[in-house]
Amino acid sequence: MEETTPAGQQHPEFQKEVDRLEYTKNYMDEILHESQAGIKAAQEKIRQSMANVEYIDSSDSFINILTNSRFFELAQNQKEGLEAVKKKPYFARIHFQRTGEQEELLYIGKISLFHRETFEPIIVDWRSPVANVYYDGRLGEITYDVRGEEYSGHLFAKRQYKIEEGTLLDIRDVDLTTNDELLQEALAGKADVRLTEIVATIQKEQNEIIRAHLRQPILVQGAAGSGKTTIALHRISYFLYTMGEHFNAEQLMIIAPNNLFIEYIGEVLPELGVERICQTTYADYVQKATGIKLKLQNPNELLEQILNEEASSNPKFNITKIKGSLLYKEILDRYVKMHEHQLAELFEDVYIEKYRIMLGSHLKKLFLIEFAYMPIEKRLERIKKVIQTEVKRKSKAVLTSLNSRYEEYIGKALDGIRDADKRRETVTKFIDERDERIPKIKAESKSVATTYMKRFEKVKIKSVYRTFLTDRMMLRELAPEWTFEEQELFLQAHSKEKWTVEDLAALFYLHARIKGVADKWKMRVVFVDEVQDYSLFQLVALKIGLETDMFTMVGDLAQGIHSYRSLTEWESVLEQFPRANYFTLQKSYRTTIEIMEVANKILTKMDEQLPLVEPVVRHGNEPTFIQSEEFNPKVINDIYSTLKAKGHQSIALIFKSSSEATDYAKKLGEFNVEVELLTENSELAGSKLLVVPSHLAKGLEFDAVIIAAFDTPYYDTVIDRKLLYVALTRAMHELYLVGPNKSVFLLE
Ligand SMILES: Nc1ncnc2c1ncn2[C@@H]1O[C@H](COP(=O)(O)OP(=O)(O)OP(=O)(O)O)[C@@H](O)[C@H]1O
Repeated sequence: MEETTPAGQQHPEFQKEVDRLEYTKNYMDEILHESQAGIKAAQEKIRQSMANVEYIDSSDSFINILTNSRFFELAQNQKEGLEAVKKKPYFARIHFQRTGEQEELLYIGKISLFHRETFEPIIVDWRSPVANVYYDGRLGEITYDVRGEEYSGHLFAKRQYKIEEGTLLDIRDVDLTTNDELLQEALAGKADVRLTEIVATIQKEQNEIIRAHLRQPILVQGAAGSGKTTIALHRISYFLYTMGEHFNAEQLMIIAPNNLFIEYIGEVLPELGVERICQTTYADYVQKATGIKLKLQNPNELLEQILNEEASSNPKFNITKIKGSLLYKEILDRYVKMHEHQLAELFEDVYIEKYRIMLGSHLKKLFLIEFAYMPIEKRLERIKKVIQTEVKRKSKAVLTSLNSRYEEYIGKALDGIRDADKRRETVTKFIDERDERIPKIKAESKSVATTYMKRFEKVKIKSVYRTFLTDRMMLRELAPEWTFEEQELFLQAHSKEKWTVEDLAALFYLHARIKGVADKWKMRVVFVDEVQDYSLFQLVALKIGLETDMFTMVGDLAQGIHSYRSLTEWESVLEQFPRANYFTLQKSYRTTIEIMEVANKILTKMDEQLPLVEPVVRHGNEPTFIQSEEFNPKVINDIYSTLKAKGHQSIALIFKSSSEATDYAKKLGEFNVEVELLTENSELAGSKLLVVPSHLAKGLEFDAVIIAAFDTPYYDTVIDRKLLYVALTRAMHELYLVGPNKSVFLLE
């Protein structure tokens, strides 16, 4: 239900809202002109009086970090950011009455701002608890949660604003945010190659995911274009807002499939007030955290290799797949245990001179049992400390007893030996002996722990793993599940030193179990996008190494183009993250109904039997098929020109394989079409025709997409269906298919 203002007629409260906007902007200016000290004092004053408005937002960070501090921070440091806020201070308002309180009009924006004298909330942050009412609640009686405590109230109205460049253009009163005009406009108007923030139009089911239990893992199966990436980014922002007290941004990590993708999402985070979070790929993270440098085989090469082979010709003993399995982890566990037991045999009694300070068996027990929860080398460090402490304690006793023993000897000699020469000689001998032994013992007690620990040499994880990959005898013992032939295949595959992404989980896992992850890399919260492209072991290795299960994982099995080595179902992930909440998102916000219909046809061909994607009601042109026997740059250029003439800005030409993309990008260039071939290290800028291999298109979106297939048609195989589906679902508004016939797109 939506109350729109009839064309040409102004909303009755339009002027009032214009005044309100002026008031807000003026107040912002006023604050900006205040001195630094004034700002600090105002901030403090507001902080102290937060009790008055606690029910609006009492999250820790809200009080301590965001009591205007974001605004002040902007005021002090980022003129540009502040200008952006001033241009659009808020996007919605709720007319709300908390039970037992006065009615209030709360304006919702991207930051919070309170009046420093009256404490009136001028703008309420979209992440605050009360703002949840805007996203979640219909009009009427509602409840909301502040730090586990439930508040109830009445929501009288929701109003949305269209503000551009600081000027109010339109007002709308709405009931549901679904299908509202603002959303339609947001979806229709976007013409950038990058992701944007969507705080004004977050939908109820998306809001639930953004705000789902922050201390628990979540897993989202979401259709292409359902907002998974966007939601993950907003959840990060919400997380830091709500939990900023307990977590630093540096301890949060978002894992993306490649650098292109990181660039793609890169600008949204600052817009959402998120800075300094670690944005990385799995490969980069593992290499940094372990300090191991690897020359990795490009995973896409392997994908292309597989594409060129018949998919069914995959050997039964698929090493790629095995390396991502939990069995592989188990085999590595045995290997670590073997290493651990070899070390344990080295524990002997600790001596200073001839005094036994500690029993080897005791140290062994510490190593194998008491400290078993720690990584091996950390245990050894602890044991060294234990020895040092014990030596300190015992060496004192040793020295005291030795001293008194010599005193006694000397005393006895003095008293008991009659012959003066002999007496002198004996006493001198004792004194010399004592003066020699005592400093020696002192010196030894200082170095004994270090000397003792030298037997435990520090290992290099890369070589430890390499040994595992190549040692025949050891493999026989460690992997009894594999047949003799399989073991041989495994060894053969590793005869040459070659590293692939599949080895990353193992390296990280061994590093975590043997050395432990250094604090700097010990991320406490992890966000994984395109999670279907990871193996179970990759996720579990991270979980164990980081000692946290606070993972937000979003993905889509229908887009699992790396399924030859990664996840093909979610059950196993949920088993490994038993505390996880599972969500699904079925609606696509990206694609028009007409394009989605085509994509859904491919979806139904998949084995996963995923439900059809429901596009948000938004119509566009029917996808156009253009018949062309072979590649003709003119045909492509004509389509490109038509699309440009329609005002589309980001236009992609997608080919199945990299080699096709490379060849035809060159040919288009020769034909004077302004093209850019996207690679992992491309920068997403400019307005050229982007030529994209299908696997790299994943996660990205474009106004219009041309899918062309000549030499490498899409076959009805697991991988091809997924690659085609990915390509189809990249288009926001228009889609062209160019090829000799429709069957190369599996459409006949
Ligand atoms: N509530 C919303 N309001 C406005 N735009 C939205 C909303 N939700 C999603 N979008 C837009 O829909 C598009 C798809 O979002 P996003 O890329 O996050 O989806 P995705 O699920 O990660 O897609 P894929 O799996 O295909 O990569 C983006 O342009 C995003 O801005």
